[in-house]
Amino acid sequence: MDIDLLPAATTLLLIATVVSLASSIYAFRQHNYPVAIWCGWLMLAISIYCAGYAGELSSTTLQQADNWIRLQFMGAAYIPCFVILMTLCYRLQSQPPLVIPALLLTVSSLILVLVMGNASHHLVYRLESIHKVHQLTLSQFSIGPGYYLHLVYLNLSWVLTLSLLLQFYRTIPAYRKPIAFIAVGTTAPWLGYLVNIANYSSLQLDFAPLCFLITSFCYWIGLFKYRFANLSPIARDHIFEALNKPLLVLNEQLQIVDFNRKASDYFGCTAQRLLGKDVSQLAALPNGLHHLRHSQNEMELLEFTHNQQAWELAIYPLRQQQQRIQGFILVFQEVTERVQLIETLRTHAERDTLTNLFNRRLLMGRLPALLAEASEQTPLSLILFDVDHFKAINDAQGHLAGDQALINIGRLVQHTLPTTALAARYGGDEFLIVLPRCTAAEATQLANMLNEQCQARLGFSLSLGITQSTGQETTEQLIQRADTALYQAKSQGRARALTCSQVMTPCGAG
Ligand SMILES: Nc1nc2c(ncn2[C@@H]2O[C@H](COP(=O)(O)OP(=O)(O)OP(=O)(O)O)[C@@H](O)[C@H]2O)c(=O)[nH]1
Repeated sequence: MDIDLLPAATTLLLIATVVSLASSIYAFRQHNYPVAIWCGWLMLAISIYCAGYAGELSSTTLQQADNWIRLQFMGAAYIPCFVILMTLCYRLQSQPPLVIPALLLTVSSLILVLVMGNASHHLVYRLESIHKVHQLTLSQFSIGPGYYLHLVYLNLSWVLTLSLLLQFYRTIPAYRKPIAFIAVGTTAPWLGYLVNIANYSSLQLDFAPLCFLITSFCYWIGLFKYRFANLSPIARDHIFEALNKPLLVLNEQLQIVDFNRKASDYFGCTAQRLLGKDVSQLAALPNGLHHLRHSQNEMELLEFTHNQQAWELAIYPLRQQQQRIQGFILVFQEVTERVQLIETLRTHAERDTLTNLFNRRLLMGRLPALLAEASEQTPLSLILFDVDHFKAINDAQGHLAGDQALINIGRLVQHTLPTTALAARYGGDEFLIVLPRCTAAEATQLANMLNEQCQARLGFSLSLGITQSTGQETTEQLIQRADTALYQAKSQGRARALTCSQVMTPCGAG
């Protein structure tokens, strides 16, 4: 009994054609996902191949069958090329170097050219006859070197694709499920092809086109359902735009190749003006950006001011797989508040809040280093002074008036002393002044001037103890000497400056 298999076979092949075509359109629509482009072309090639085979099975003449075979090759010639490119792109997570698609597309196009001119040279196949089996038209042909070239290319592409997938499968466990689907999708038509060449099918049907149904399904799951790679470019685009900081992407020549909305706001430029522009020609950037080209650092931070705001620029070099730098990402962050906060904290840590002179901790921290530089040739002197009868000011005029008196002393000290002097509130109504490159005699002059100004302007006197470093003593010993001189100045009736050498008790004892 002759069973009519034609409707079933053509229906299945047309389903495979439509499914592949739909998958191709779907893939092309995911154009921001590099793999999807190659997947789209592959599905289109499969769709053409399936349509061609459906046509061949329903042909009625030798010429018709030949035409449909040529259509099949229009798809089949490119299937190996697109399979490799899709897998490579999936493996690299970016487009492969241009030379690879160029080479593969050349081989595929060569096969297609051979097929198109086959009628004259028969280098690919020679169609001998057609015969009907269960109403299906099956072609009898002998094959030539062009056909073998296509077979070798096809088999090599499958081997290469599977080895790439296997390597990927081993290295990134998270990708295992999608890779398994892609591997099954790639192997299915190959198995169909093996069935053909082993002649297992009594029907002599080519099962490969039908197996492409499985391929479409598996690729769709592997590439799109798991969303391992196609979601991340979309997410990255969103983050890029949603980032509340200006961001630039530069190529190796430091030209702007991409930027977000915040960046065009920052530079006050339209997209046309920013794209392709050399970043070193832009204002509102820190100096020295042209050095980037030679930068090997992982990440660099630069601080600068723009429009009276403090900015921090983070520069990230872009490398593909640990190779040489191919570009940079520049992320700008406005840090005015942070800089002001740090400034405030530094002031609080270093300054006395009442007088705005340095505090004791700061001066005691700096003194050892200054002392280490002191010698007979580069003298260093110290003035330790105390307000006379300060308690009386507090008691008579109140604590606030006492505070104001301390503030006024602070101002007077700042105006009277040279800029090289370091003045600190030592505690209560006591002040310490360090005078680098200053002898005890010069310090005494300054101390007397300070005392006179204080009496004249503020209406109270000071007692001051002065000492000069020998370059041998410790900080504590030096302060102790100044304190002894101050104590003596108090004892001798206040309102005076005494140097260590003028006091009765030996000063060096401390
Ligand atoms: N208003 C005010 N008073 C302070 C401050 N710190 C310390 N004092 C007061 O300063 C006074 C220091 O007094 P003393 O140094 O003991 O004595 P004096 O009255 O200055 O007398 P002599 O130093 O002996 O001349 C104390 O009454 C403290 O309470 C401050 O920050 N503000």
